[in-house]
Amino acid sequence: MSVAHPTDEGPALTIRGLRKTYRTVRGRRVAVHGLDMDVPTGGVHGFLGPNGSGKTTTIRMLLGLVRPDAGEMRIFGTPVPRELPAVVDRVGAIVESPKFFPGFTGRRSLTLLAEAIGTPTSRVGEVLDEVGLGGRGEDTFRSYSLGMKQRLAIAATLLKAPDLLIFDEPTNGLDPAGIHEIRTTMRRLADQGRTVLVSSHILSEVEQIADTVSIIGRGRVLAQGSVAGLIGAGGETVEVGVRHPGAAVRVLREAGFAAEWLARPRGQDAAEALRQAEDEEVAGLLTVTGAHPAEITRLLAGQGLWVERLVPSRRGLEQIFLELTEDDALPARTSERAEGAA
Ligand SMILES: Nc1ncnc2c1ncn2[C@@H]1O[C@H](COP(=O)(O)OP(=O)(O)OP(=O)(O)O)[C@@H](O)[C@H]1O
Repeated sequence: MSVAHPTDEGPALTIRGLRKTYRTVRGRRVAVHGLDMDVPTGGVHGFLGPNGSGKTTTIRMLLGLVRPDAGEMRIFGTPVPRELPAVVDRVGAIVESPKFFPGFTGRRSLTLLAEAIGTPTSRVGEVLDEVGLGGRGEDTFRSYSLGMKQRLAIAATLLKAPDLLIFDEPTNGLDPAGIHEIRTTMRRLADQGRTVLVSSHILSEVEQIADTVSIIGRGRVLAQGSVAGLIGAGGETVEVGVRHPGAAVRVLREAGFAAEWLARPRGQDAAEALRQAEDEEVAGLLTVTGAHPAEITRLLAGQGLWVERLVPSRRGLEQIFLELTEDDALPARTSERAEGAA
């Protein structure tokens, strides 16, 4: 069983000014464009960005598989790739689909691997248990579901008892059950004291298990911080159904809240519609930002305006991500544009 490391040893990962330009037949393509990133020790850190935003290139540079053009990277304070051998045993990574012999059992595959890397084979049973494959170790790899195959790959990375796990899009190609298995496994590994860095373009997936995230676009970090902090920053939005939308909007705005009437008559100016609707009784739907549902009910009821419907809706990571990466719909072209702007 791997030992949980204390969380007071500084960040697991620091990256400063990281750059990588690929040369292609069509010219130069900036993949990573002066990236700064910090990953705290302990917990799950989501590394999020649209396809082509530079996540895989960054991970490959961290692991010494691609040479950066410029920048500094440290894993647990050790500069990499220069001193990667000093820290490599503390890092486990999956950057491609797992490859095992189809006819070998999970246990046999891991035993061979443990012997090859000089790890006691007694670890094999432990790591199978850690990824929830304890009962399936004697089954062949070919009989595993995709989620189980991916969990066996995670088990392989755990043989060295690493403190930092790096997974590049680990749920790609999995069905909802497989995604759930990997998510649960990653959360459990982090709860045992490890740091898990997981890249993804599926926000809802990461939002549920990540403690902190870095959102990247065009090879740069656009937002970074705790999931709760990023989501909370926009304020809560509440949908409110009322009979007098004009009067309700006025009351809420006078109390200092951002209130909008969603369903005004087509083609009508917003202010004009509200003026007309002030005394009218029509069913209306408002969105109100920054007010607690109880406060909205109290304010409106105080003016004789009865709330018929009240639905709090959270601004999720997906919304934040879309707002931040709106310009990244065409990754290749934006990368080239980013280079031109450099
Ligand atoms: N070996 C390569 N040669 C040329 N260009 C590359 C190479 N690898 C990546 N790129 C380009 O660099 C940019 C960043 O790619 P990268 O794979 O790092 O992004 P990503 O965020 O991991 O995307 P995805 O989610 O699609 O894997 C893209 O424009 C991509 O086409």
